[in-house]
Amino acid sequence: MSDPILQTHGLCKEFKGFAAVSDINLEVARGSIHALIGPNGAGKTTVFNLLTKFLAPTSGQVIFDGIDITAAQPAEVATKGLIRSFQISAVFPNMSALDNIRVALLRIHGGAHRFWRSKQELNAFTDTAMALLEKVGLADFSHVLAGELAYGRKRALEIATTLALKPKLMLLDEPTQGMGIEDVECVTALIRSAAVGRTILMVEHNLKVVSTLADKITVLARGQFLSEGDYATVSADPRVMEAYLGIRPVISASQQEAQHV
Ligand SMILES: Nc1ncnc2c1ncn2[C@@H]1O[C@H](COP(=O)(O)OP(=O)(O)OP(=O)(O)O)[C@@H](O)[C@H]1O
Repeated sequence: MSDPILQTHGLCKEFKGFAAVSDINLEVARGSIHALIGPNGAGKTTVFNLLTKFLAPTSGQVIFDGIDITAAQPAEVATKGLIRSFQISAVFPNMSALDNIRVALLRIHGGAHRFWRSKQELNAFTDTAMALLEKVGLADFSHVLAGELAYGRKRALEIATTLALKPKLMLLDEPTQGMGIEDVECVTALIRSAAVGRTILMVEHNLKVVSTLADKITVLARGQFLSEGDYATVSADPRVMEAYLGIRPVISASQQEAQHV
């Protein structure tokens, strides 16, 4: 029996009458890695913004962990465990990798407003922070300023900072964007290890990463649901090919006959 951690029912978002997202019924199984893909302008970012409450839906419902969060505030949603990975810019560049994590830990313990006051308060989180850095392969970089880390390592730090917030459902927004092959492989492995004991919903353009990681893929196009299933299923779906390539796949005469039966 499926155990969804996240469901959307008829989710719609209009901008001045333009439907960026229409009637999206998403179901993310607890403990899975679920990918949201689609060509540019498909509505993926809008869906993420609706889930994290940065946008209010025009209509529809969002249920997280059995609770209707449609009208919740962004901070409330994060407290419940639905957390979007920080954008690169949100990692404090002038703080060390270790301090970035310690500040994130302080934040979930309610001390964010006074982190500049007491080094002692931060020191209480050193062991946990080091364990998180270890988990993402950054133990040797703990004292390097975040701004000086190579791009792939910054993304790893971003994931560690998100893990510090103890997400039940972690939203990853194009985690391998702009990376070379080596970094892509590292971050793919990192996402797999971060997924142990939690659920991940990711928007990702790199289909190799999607095929490697995702248990289930939802394909959007022009703001609408297009296809869903595992990678083999969606990659064989002619509607997906058409949406990505802009061409109708050539189908055999026997398939054409079957379609007209
Ligand atoms: N604030 C906004 N005002 C008006 N239109 C918007 C707004 N945000 C998004 N859109 C439109 O909604 C549609 C979906 O955009 P969205 O950014 O969600 O797509 P996407 O799948 O994330 O695209 P990409 O892969 O290029 O990031 C696009 O046509 C976009 O121009």
